[in-house]
Amino acid sequence: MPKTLFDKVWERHIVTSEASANPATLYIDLHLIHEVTSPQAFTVLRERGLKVRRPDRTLATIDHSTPTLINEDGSRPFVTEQASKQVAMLLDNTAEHGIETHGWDSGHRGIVHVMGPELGATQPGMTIVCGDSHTSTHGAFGAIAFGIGTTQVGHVLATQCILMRKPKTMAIEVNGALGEGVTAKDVILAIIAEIGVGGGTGYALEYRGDVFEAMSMDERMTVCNMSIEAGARCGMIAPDKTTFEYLRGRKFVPSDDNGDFDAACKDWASLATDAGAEFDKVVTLRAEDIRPMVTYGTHPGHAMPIDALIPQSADEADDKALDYMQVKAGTKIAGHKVDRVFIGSCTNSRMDDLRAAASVMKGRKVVDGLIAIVVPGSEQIKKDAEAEGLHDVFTAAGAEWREPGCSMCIAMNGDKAAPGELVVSTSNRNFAGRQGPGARTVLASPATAATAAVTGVITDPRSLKPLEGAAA
Ligand SMILES: CC(C)[C@H](C(=O)O)[C@@H](O)C(=O)O
Ligand code: SF4
Repeated sequence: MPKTLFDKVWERHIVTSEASANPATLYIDLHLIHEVTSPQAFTVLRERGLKVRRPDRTLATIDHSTPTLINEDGSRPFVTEQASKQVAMLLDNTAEHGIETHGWDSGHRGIVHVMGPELGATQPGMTIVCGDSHTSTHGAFGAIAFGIGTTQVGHVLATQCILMRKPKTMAIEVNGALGEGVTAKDVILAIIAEIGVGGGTGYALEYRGDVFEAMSMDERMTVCNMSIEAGARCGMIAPDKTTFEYLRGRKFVPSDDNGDFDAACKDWASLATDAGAEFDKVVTLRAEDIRPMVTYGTHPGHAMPIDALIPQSADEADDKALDYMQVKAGTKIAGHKVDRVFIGSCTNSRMDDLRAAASVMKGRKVVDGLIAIVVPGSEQIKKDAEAEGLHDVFTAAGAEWREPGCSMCIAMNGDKAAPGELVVSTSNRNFAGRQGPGARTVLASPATAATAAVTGVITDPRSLKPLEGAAA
């Protein structure tokens, strides 16, 4: 019987099958951990006298509470005692249990969902978990990857397994070619606007079609990252040549010298959904219909084309969202004054994203009074971006170039907006207060965010006039 990508990977990991009363026991290939959701899990382990079952399949970093500035004396300005303690605890716990950790001295420290792929720890056909909802990002490689809670983090540390019921499958097909100025972020925002924030609940998504096949790995990660914002715990893309070329030579990937890599690629290629395999649901969008997108409300489903009018509210919750955002139905969001721009997060802090933002900022200036910060996803990205001179483009424009981390995506490290301020942000959640109490978030692509920084208002990136003297 023809099978889907999800089914193939799922079946490879069943330890005990699902029975009516019991979920399946699933083996986990990779457990990523960070400082926010692991301390309690380690405490429980300690209390029960348990060991980490597979330290070699566990990989840690520090990202959420880490400052993005460094003091002159080299110390880190933690926002609170608690933030600094959380980080210290992660480092202590992983040292005690022999877990590879990308801390301050690692050239790979960064947002957990940036670090895993970068090291090649994320591979096709794997099951990957992390105490973090955006673990869906790793599905871009053809892995079943999903977020778990702190209690489950403890279970996986102790057993390397998880109890789970099999979700249904949903294909999201986007065929055709994207228009000029339309990016991966716009595609995923358009999908969420279409199916809604609950549209994927109970499903594993598979993104299929011309548009995803043409995307780079950075772009595919942007798409899969936001699967959770449509309610799906995981979203996947079939591994192909683009995936294999990205992985070749990375630290955890089978060696290219002895035939192991080619053998792995052969196996990975076999994971793609078979012709004729059936999904429980199929959603189709046309690439030509997708325009640069922005959010206007307080969840990612409140998204619309940047040149459209804010839709009428469907219910009281929508009314509240528009009130919070200080916008009106039937009016344009384009033209609203912007106070801050945040370019970063596990959605959009990779090289493709930084290049897109830099190409807008190059030769232009961030408008007076607007604060723009650019936060690379990892130390490696910071290094690569600096080697390309992107940091010079940002700083010459008047934007701040920071140390890697989650930063203003969640404002846990103190990077935040003031009450009432409007932030155009490349992150994935525009919940009320997410970027600081009272702060208003508009989600957008790196190109749209950078355009807001240089124009001072929400602006369609396609409308930016070429610089004088620049080649057409
Ligand atoms: C802190 C963490 C548990 C949380 C998540 O699960 O996603 C965070 O990363 C977020 O983006 O809201
Ligand atoms: S960058 Fe944002 S979304 Fe991603 S893990 Fe950090 S806080 Fe969560």
